[in-house]
Amino acid sequence: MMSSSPHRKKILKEVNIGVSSDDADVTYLSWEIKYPSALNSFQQIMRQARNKQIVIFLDYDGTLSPIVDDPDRAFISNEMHSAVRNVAKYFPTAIISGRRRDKLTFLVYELAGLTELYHAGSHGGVDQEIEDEGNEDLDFT
Ligand SMILES: O=P(O)(O)OC[C@H]1O[C@H](O[C@H]2O[C@H](CO)[C@@H](O)[C@H](O)[C@H]2O)[C@H](O)[C@@H](O)[C@@H]1O
Repeated sequence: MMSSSPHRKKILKEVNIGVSSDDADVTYLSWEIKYPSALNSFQQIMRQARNKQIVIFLDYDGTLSPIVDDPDRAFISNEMHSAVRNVAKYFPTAIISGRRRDKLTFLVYELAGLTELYHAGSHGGVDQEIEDEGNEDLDFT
């Protein structure tokens, strides 16, 4: 996603090859200004949401699960599981992912048992796992 935050680790790696930590901080701060945290504007969001239906859209990798080496082992922690289940009690909640939908179905529905969530996957373009299934780019469940 274009709005993914610059990873601090990646920035710190760059520091070792000649980019100063000041530059890394500037990069991160610039990103934060462009994509401010919703948590810092919570009251404002609540005011604007009054009398409106709130729907929650969440990313999977790096959001609901940590980034790990093996994509098949990117699991939702118990703590995150409870948090998402709690959110889904109050708001329609969907996971929108770059993964293949069947993999997302397995991780979210079968493994985590979060059957109350909607989920959509765009076939895992990042992994080059796109298969010619004759489907549209985005499937919704
Ligand atoms: O839109 P997302 O739900 O964030 O999915 C984007 C891609 O995520 C997965 O790859 C990323 O996470 C892996 C597991 O932590 C990691 O090994 C990989 O380096 C990351 O790029 C997933 O495998 C892809 O299919 C998704 O497109």
